[in-house]
Amino acid sequence: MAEATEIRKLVYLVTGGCGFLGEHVVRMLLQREPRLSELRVFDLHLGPWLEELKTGPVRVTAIQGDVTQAHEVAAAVAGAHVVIHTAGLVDVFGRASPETIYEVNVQGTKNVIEACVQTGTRFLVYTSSMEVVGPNIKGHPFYRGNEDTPYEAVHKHPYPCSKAQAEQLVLEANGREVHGGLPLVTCALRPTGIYGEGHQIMRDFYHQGLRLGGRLFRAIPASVEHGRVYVGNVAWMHVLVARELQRQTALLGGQVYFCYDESPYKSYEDFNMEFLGPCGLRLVETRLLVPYWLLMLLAALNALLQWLLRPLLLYAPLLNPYTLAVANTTFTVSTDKARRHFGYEPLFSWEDSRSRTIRWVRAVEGSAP
Ligand SMILES: NC(=O)c1ccc[n+]([C@@H]2O[C@H](COP(=O)([O-])OP(=O)(O)OC[C@H]3O[C@@H](n4cnc5c(N)ncnc54)[C@H](O)[C@@H]3O)[C@@H](O)[C@H]2O)c1
Ligand SMILES: CC(C)[C@@H](O)CC[C@@H](C)[C@H]1CC[C@H]2[C@@H]3[C@H](O)C=C4C[C@@H](O)CC[C@]4(C)[C@H]3CC[C@]12C
Repeated sequence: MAEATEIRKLVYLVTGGCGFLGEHVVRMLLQREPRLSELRVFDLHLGPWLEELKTGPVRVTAIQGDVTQAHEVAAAVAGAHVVIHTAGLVDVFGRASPETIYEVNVQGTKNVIEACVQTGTRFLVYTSSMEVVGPNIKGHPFYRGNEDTPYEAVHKHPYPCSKAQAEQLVLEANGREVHGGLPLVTCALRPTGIYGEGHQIMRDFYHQGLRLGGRLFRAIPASVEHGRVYVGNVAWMHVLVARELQRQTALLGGQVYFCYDESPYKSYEDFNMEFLGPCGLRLVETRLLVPYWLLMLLAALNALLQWLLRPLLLYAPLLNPYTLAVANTTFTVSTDKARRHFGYEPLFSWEDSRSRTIRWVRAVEGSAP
């Protein structure tokens, strides 16, 4: 018992801890970080499930707060040894204004960095995104690329722009002196498209398929490959890099790492069907009926409708010019930098990731056969 007490001495803060990824990071920390004495979960919207976590040996502190409010962030960070910053506005559907996306993703990250510097927190892990790299506005494919692959990362959309700016702020902050005189150590993780339990877009596709009589209609050629990564492996990579950042500050400080696992390279739609197929949906081959120019027209009409309806209601369909372009551009990563630098190996196999996700879709949607 004495040994356990000695080990439990670290305070972690997870911003966005009630989000899709954030919840998995919170649960993974409680399962696999033995040195935790307190886990602070900071989010604009706290989940009721947090209450069930308060019965264990680790003190779980739920903090309702806004990363755009510097004083709220500073109060949450004060006394933490490690911050895992996942909070963000993940919006490529036009739900939020560009200003709001910037305010949350960039200014919010600035507030987290400054809070670490002011309060003496030395270790910061930032959840960045593949979109910091691409696909770019020219639709250049990124095929089996890694952290060092040359690629013209040119963006116009508010979301990738905000993620790129935030990541740069985090990496530039590496080495800054924090209160107490020691250096801040930062790194950024770049997940590709995350899937798994709690993935809202997967849920949206499933609902769309149910509305269309159990069918989804192919919009993207099967040849356009997307890298995807299971949420449990992304959470595990966050926990592991947060631990190793404290041990190997020179090697890991200021670095970026793609998040990857054994999930197969497939088109976005074909990959989703790995889970939606066993739940009764089928993908109808309509590529001949719906040529790409017609898809572009439909996407543009959706964007026009969104703009016209905005004063009355929020119209934010999955198909818009940006999502169509991203879906239609190959983006896959092939790297082992995380393994080489901090011994990362996926915790969940593809088979396990797939079965867990299928189970979730069935359970959540009540579609178990
Ligand atoms: N989902 C993906 O495929 C994916 C891929 C790569 C990177 N990411 C990144 O991972 C992170 C988490 O994404 P997610 O998919 O879990 O999204 P999510 O929307 O499920 O979670 C984001 C969380 O941040 C919180 N949040 C938003 N604005 C906030 C604010 N102002 N103050 C405090 N909390 C706030 C939300 O309430 C939510 O709980 C994001 O930074 C995102 O850019 C996601
Ligand atoms: C309607 C069809 C054209 C359909 O195929 C559109 C799919 C589209 C909604 C998704 C295709 C690629 C997705 C993005 C990708 O997985 C990576 C992302 C980075 C991450 O940081 C946030 C989410 C996202 C932008 C993700 C969003 C949905 C897609 C655009």
